[in-house]
Amino acid sequence: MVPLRLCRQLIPHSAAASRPPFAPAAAASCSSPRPISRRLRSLPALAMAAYGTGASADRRLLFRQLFEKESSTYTYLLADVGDPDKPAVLIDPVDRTVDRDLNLIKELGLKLIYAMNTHVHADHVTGTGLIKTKLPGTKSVISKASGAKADHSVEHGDKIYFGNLFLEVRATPGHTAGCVTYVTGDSHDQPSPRMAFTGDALIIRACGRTDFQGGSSDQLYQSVHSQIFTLPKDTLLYPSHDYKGFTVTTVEEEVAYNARLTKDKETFKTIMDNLNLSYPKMIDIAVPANMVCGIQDPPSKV
Ligand SMILES: N[C@@H](CCC(=O)N[C@@H](CSS)C(=O)NCC(=O)O)C(=O)O
Repeated sequence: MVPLRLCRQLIPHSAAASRPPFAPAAAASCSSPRPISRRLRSLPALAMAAYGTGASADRRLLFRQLFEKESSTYTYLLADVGDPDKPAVLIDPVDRTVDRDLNLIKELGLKLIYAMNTHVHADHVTGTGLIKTKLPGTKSVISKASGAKADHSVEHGDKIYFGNLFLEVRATPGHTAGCVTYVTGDSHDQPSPRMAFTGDALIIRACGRTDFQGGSSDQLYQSVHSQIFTLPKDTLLYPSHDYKGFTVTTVEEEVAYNARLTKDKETFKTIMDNLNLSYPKMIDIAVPANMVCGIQDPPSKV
């Protein structure tokens, strides 16, 4: 495991000179994002359909939402296509769809640098272990609070750079103790509107269950209200799962219409205590595998 320390930025030899190695005021408090990751060389943008409104930061971002239908899981691909290496990250890949995801990354000429998890999933095995086998050099990322083994253990306030773009880590425990939300940056050179990858903290019009893996409805309510609902109202929210055919929502929509999180805390806790969901079918396989980011034991020699 390669722990990412407070305010440390992993900068390879090619780090651009325009950005200081440490973000201003990054050390000030846990609520300030801390840079943790590498920056790569910049070359002219390639002609590739990117995401956003047309501002230069938006043109840098390539964004794809991918779906795994057995577990109704979304995987998100983000890349800085304004960088010559087109560095990319995958959020919440699933083992069953790793080949699809890696083929897409190859077709688009991206360089996958991080395979990240929002939390230790209970319903499917993460793809990060398989990805590391198939694309050595890709680093796995998960929160330190999850207790899971990964190349990088991130904490609230860390920044994860891919090229000139970055994701900020926000601790959003409650579904599990180690859940985080990854949020695009808020400076002028980052995509607008912001995008938040909420894992299972917030599901469109709902939220993640809180009945195992250190879950707490009290904590989840606090996390969503303090870390997600405080984002700008046009922030696009992308969950880990959808069971109803939705793809994306916004802070404004969820503050108005979320069937659980718009209630007061006590009502919310009562709702969560009465969900009566059956345990995920794969929980006994998925959780132990995901505690090591999906890395399988090497086949035993006969
Ligand atoms: N039936 C599925 C599991 C469905 C489930 O429990 N989903 C979780 C997220 S994955 S642990 C959840 O939090 N759902 C909230 C909700 O309100 O549905 C299976 O067997 O895998």
